[in-house]
Amino acid sequence: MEKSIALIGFMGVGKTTVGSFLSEKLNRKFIDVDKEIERHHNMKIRDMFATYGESMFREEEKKFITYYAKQPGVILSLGGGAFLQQEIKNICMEECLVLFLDISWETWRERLDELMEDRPVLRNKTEEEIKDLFEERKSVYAAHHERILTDDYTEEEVTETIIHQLNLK
Ligand SMILES: Nc1ncnc2c1ncn2[C@@H]1O[C@H](COP(=O)(O)OP(=O)(O)O)[C@@H](O)[C@H]1O
Ligand SMILES: O=C(O)C1=C[C@@H](OP(=O)(O)O)[C@@H](O)[C@H](O)C1
Ligand SMILES: [Mg+2]
Repeated sequence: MEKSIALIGFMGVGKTTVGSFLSEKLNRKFIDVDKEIERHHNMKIRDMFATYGESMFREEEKKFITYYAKQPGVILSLGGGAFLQQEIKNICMEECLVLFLDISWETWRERLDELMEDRPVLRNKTEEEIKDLFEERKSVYAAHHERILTDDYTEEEVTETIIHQLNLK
């Protein structure tokens, strides 16, 4: 069985959407780690952050990813902050094909308002602070096996590009 594919990249770049499309196209199981955590706790991530704090979410994130990264053949969409934890990064780089979905600030900026509601990390930040976070996170995503710049593509086109670039199917 092939290694699992782990999608990484900044919030809102399209990991969840593209992961789901990829799983359909490749007929592979899809796991969105954030959705699994939400289901397990029967709670939205933003409420988890508000009630228990970010560190509780990060622990859960580590537990879930440690388990799923070792499952073969899965399409795994990670949260944008997962690679902040060295342990997660190491496991994924070892066990999975890590695919970095990249985007320019200019393109990403257009999605900001829509993303705010469900992304506690973006809340209560000025645009300048969010831009700083966007820049800081680049070093976090430097660990990857393949990179796709998504700027000029729809979600479907990103999916097709991945299949083509990685010679999947
Ligand atoms: N290539 C794209 N072009 C335009 N919009 C996109 C693209 N990829 C994702 N989106 C939109 O951005 C939003 C966030 O996508 P999502 O898959 O949840 O990202 P992530 O899981 O990386 O946070 C969704 O509304 C999605 O439809
Ligand atoms: O970048 C982050 O720190 C986070 C990204 C989110 O996932 P998406 O990248 O799918 O939005 C989610 O895991 C949580 O809100 C924290
Ligand atoms: Mg997501």
